[in-house]
This record gives sequence, structure tokens and C-alpha cells, in this order.
Amino acid sequence: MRLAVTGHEGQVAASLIERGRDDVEVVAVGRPALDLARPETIFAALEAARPDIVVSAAAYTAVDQAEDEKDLAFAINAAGAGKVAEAAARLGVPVIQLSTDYVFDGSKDGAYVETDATAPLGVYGASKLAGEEAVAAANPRHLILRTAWVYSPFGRNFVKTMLRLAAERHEISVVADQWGNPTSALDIADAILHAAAILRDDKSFAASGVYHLAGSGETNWSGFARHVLDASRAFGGPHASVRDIATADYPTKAKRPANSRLSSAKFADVFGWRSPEWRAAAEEVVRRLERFKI
Ligand SMILES: NC(=O)C1=CN([C@@H]2O[C@H](COP(=O)(O)OP(=O)(O)OC[C@H]3O[C@@H](n4cnc5c(N)ncnc54)[C@H](O)[C@@H]3O)[C@@H](O)[C@H]2O)C=CC1
Repeated sequence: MRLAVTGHEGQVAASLIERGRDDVEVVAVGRPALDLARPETIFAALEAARPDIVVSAAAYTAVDQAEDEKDLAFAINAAGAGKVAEAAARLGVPVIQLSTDYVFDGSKDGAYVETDATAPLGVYGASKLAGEEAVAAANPRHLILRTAWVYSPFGRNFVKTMLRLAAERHEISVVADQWGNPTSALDIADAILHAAAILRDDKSFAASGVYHLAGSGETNWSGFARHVLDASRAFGGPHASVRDIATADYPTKAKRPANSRLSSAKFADVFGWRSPEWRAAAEEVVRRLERFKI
């Protein structure tokens, strides 16, 4: 089976390439051949990859900058995602679209399930929600996977930022009043590869729909930071103490949901795959980053 993933160097794309198996060949398709902001490039680039399944992972992910670049964010995350799904449909293959916890406003008590009402707080979340709708309209054979708090050995992410800051200072201030599920992109890749094998044989595509897929267990950003830095120290890397601050003390252009918890129970029920516990997954990524000094 050939799986084409959009974006060459994104965290999820790089993780899929690493986790590709003998029975699943992963091909990354990205700029300049496939540019989500240039819809005319999308079909030809995907057709050339000859996929059995398309994973739509590339996105405009600069959450704060999106507040100033609404048109570009929507062009990439909404229209572009829709075109990727449409191209997959023309090629007769399913699409797996990555989406986000930021489609919710965070006002719920407890973990969000797929049927909860969406209410994005910012442009990025709104553009990804519009992308979900465009994908569902363009290709009935779709999985929309909402994930959250993604980190990996690749690209830019919170874990790498904490390790960099710990090498520079003794104390790091981190918000303690936003809760969620840290998710390793390597685990997202494993889940996608697992689901892809099932989708290939699911001709009626009964499994189509929206799913939440995030790490097991929950924490807040400062708890995440503490765990990452304790693991770093254990592996001989930098350490710093973490000071809890409130979201109000760390103003950002885009508002973030206070509660980003996602229940991944539906994905586990339908596909028989459960995310590893977030602490162990984070330790594994820190261990790699320290060992190879990435
Ligand atoms: N990083 C996170 O914490 C979260 C990410 N997600 C979603 O998961 C998916 C994967 O995220 P990551 O791998 O972390 O993203 P990333 O930011 O690491 O990578 C995004 C990729 O998209 C590519 N890209 C950007 N604009 C493009 C364009 N016009 N044409 C083609 N490629 C373009 C970039 O070059 C990059 O390779 C995205 O759809 C994102 O919205 C969802 C929840 C949280």
C-alpha cells in the first residue's frame, strides 16, 4: 500500500516517513510540487504519487500569526484541505485529514467527544473547522482526526522549546491553567498506519467520520514542561525549574482554549488502537533528542 502525506517536513509527515513499514510505503508530497495555497498544483502532485490513501497533514499552523493572515490561513487550511480531499476522491482513494482541538472553545468540563459543539476561539481553529467541512463535502471516504499538543523529534514544538530554554536559564514560566493531552507525532503516525490498513479493506467506508486522537492521560502546560525537564535531567540533558503562571500573565494574539482535553475512546473502539500514556511517550522523544543532540 502507498500512503501519500502532504508536507515534507511537518512533524506528522516526518513521523509517518520514519514509521513506514514494509507493507506501507510512505511518500511525502510538498512544496513546490504541491502548494496548498496554489490549488492548481494539488491534483497533479497527488496523482503523480499514485497513492492508495492520502494523509492531509500539511497546514498553516502558526496560531498567532493566523490572526493577521486570515485569508492565507483559510486558503491553506480550508480551501487547500478541501482540494486535497477532492483530488483523493478523483483518484478513488480515501483521505485522512488532520485537525485540531482548537475547533473547541474550551468551556466544557471534562474531555471533548466528537459530537460536542464546535466554537473556535481564533482564526486558526476556524480555518481548520472550515477544512473539516470542505473535506467531508469533497470525499465521502474520509477520516478527520482531531489531535492536540503535538510534539516529536522533528520540526518546532513545545518539547524542543523547553529543552532549548532550559539550556539558557534556571527558571521557565509556563501557563498552568490550560489543560490537554500531549501527543507524540510518532504515535499519531502509528495510529494512522494502523487505521490505513483497515480503511483499505473497508470498501463501504462505514468508518468515515470525525475522530479524536490524542495522547492518553492529561496535564497542563507547566506539568508537561516539568515532566519533559525531569526526563531531560535523567538522560543527562539540561534542567530548569518551572514556575506556574496564568494565561492572563502570558498574553498571546490568539486566544487558546482553557480545556483542550480530547476523548480518544471512539478511535479506540472503531480501530482497536489506543494512544500510549503521554508521560512515557514524552520520555521517549526527550531521550532521542538528548541522545542525538537534535
Ligand atoms: N502541532 C500541533 O500541536 C497540532 C497540529 N495539528 C494539526 O496536525 C497536522 C500536522 O501538524 P504538524 O505536523 O505539527 O505541523 P507542522 O507545522 O510541523 O508542519 C506543517 C507542514 O505543512 C507545510 N505547509 C505549510 N503551508 C503549506 C502550503 N501552502 N503547501 C504545502 N505545504 C505547506 C509546512 O511546510 C510543514 O511541512 C496539521 O494539520 C495541524 O493543523 C492539530 C493539533 C495540534
